[in-house]
Order: sequence, then structure tokens, then C-alpha cells
Amino acid sequence: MNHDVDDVIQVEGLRMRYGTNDVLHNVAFRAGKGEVVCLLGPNGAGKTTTIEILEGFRMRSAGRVSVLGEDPAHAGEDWRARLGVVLQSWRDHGKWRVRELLAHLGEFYAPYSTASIRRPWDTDELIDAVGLTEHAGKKIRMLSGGQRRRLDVAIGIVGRPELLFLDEPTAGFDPQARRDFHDLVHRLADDDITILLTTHDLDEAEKLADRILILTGGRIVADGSADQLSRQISGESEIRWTLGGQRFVHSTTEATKYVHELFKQHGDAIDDLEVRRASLEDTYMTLVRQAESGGEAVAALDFGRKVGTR
Ligand SMILES: Nc1ncnc2c1ncn2[C@@H]1O[C@H](COP(=O)(O)OP(=O)(O)OP(=O)(O)O)[C@@H](O)[C@H]1O
Repeated sequence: MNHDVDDVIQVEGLRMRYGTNDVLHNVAFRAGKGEVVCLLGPNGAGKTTTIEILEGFRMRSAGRVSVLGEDPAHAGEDWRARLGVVLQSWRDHGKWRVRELLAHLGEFYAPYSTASIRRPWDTDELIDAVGLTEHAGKKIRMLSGGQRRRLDVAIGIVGRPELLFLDEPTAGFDPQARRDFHDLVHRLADDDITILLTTHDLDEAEKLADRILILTGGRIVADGSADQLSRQISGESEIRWTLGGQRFVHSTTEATKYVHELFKQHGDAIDDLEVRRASLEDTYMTLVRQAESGGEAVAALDFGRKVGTR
């Protein structure tokens, strides 16, 4: 295993078998300090299994796993206190009030405070960070679905984790709550918290992730930034523009150079310029289909080449 001191997660040769069913085949990846890594993949790909192994909730069949420097299969409570987990909604304790519950849960982390990380998070600061200040005195059963999800996030980070697992964190959020949550994730990452999240929302993955892992059929088929993945699939960008009322389209691997030439030739006569690289959705669909069919790399996505008149 490559022992980078800043690696918070190191996984190598990870295999998982349920009975006779192999669901993870030789999975390998890493995550560095303060990195936001997004695990994408179709239903049944093995995301939950992978995350549960990293959290120490599931025993792996084979492979090497190190999380915060320890093997999750044998790590103790002091290790667990350094992790944050946001899974499903917090359904118990409906009669508890938001501030009360967070203060109570926070107490469990106090013994794990260190010189550099003061645990738990100050309750009111935490409530403010997740945008629940107005609801701090409310009973949990009185919260809306989105507010409850914010509470889930607060519960996950109350112990000031060094590594945070988020399972579909924004399911049920309205657009504003989603944006606020994305800001919060960026702030946590700025504080050097490593975040591993699963989502089926590719737009969210593109906005949040420093690195994207695509898992399908128990294998990692892609590992890189959204940009790197799109380049892996198609080196070409599509450029569209309007000139003299006519719409044009051109695909090229050198978009900047092409646009520069275009302006050099036509100057201000160029209108409605758009440059589009393959979206993460294009990339994701291509990689997953490719892996499922066991096929070779698809050279380029079909961008279409219709040229119309305005
Ligand atoms: N406890 C179990 N016993 C047997 N098979 C299991 C068990 N848990 C999961 N599996 C199987 O392992 C495979 C991977 O499941 P997993 O839940 O890890 O997928 P996932 O990527 O999280 O899917 P989703 O997006 O639907 O949540 C599936 O084929 C599933 O049926």
C-alpha cells in the first residue's frame, strides 16, 4: 500500500462475498485529508457495503483497509469518535428538542477531545452551521423532512469528526437548503475534514467532489475529478455560436484555440457562444454502460452536429 501520510482512507484489494455472491472485486482507492470524495454507482453496485466496511460495521472478506491510520475491523471507541456518520433520518427521540438532543449526544464526545480538536462542537454554533437556529427549541417530530435531514447532518458532525460519511445527504432538501448544505460541506473540507459521500445526484457530485469514484458491479471503473473523467471519455468539446443569423457547431479537442481563432476572424459578429464539455452525466452513463457490457472504451460521445438557423 502506498503510505502517504496525508491519506485518511487507503483501500487495496478489497473483496466482499455474501455467501457465494462476490459483490466487491479488488476495490482500491484512497482519500486525502480535507478531500471530498464522491462514490457514485447504480443500485446494487456495492457502495453501502464499501462504506460499511470503512466504518467498521461490516467485516470484509479480503483486502487491506486503513481508515485514519487504523484497520476498521479492529479499531476501538477512540477511533470511532473521530468518525462522523450521516445515514438515514433520525427517527427516535421525537419528543426531544433539537438543542437538547445535540447537547446530549455531544457529551459522549467530550472525553475524546484533543489539544487540536475540541470535542464536541459547541451546540449553538453547530445549530447555526446547519441552519437550524430558528428551530432549535422545536421537538424533533415537529420538524419538516428537510429540517430533520439538517439535524441528521448536525448529529453526524457533533463530535467534530476528522472523516465524515454522508449517505445521500440532500435527499428531500429544497434548492436553498441544498445550496446551504453544499456551502457547509465546503467549509468542513476547508477545516481539513475528509468527506466520503454517496449520491445519485450527479449535479451534486460535480459541485461537491474533488474526486469522483464510479463503482459498478463491485469494481471501481473511474477515479478522478469530474473534469478528468470527462476527458477520459471524450477529449472533445462542443462549440456553438451564431454568426449572421446562422447557428454553427464544431467539435474540437482545442476549444480555447478554436474560440480565439473564431474571434480573430469575426470579432463582435460572434454571438451566443457556448463551449460544452461532456457533462458528468454523459461520462457516468458511458462508463457504467461500458463496464456493464464489458466493452472497450467508447472513443467519443455522440454530440450531434445539427446546424440550424435562428
Ligand atoms: N447483507 C447482505 N447479504 C447478502 N447480500 C447483500 C447484503 N447486503 C448487500 N447485499 C448485496 O450486495 C450487493 C451490493 O449491495 P449494496 O447495498 O452495497 O449496493 P449499493 O451500491 O449501496 O446500492 P444502492 O444504490 O441501491 O443503495 C447487492 O447485490 C446486494 O444485493
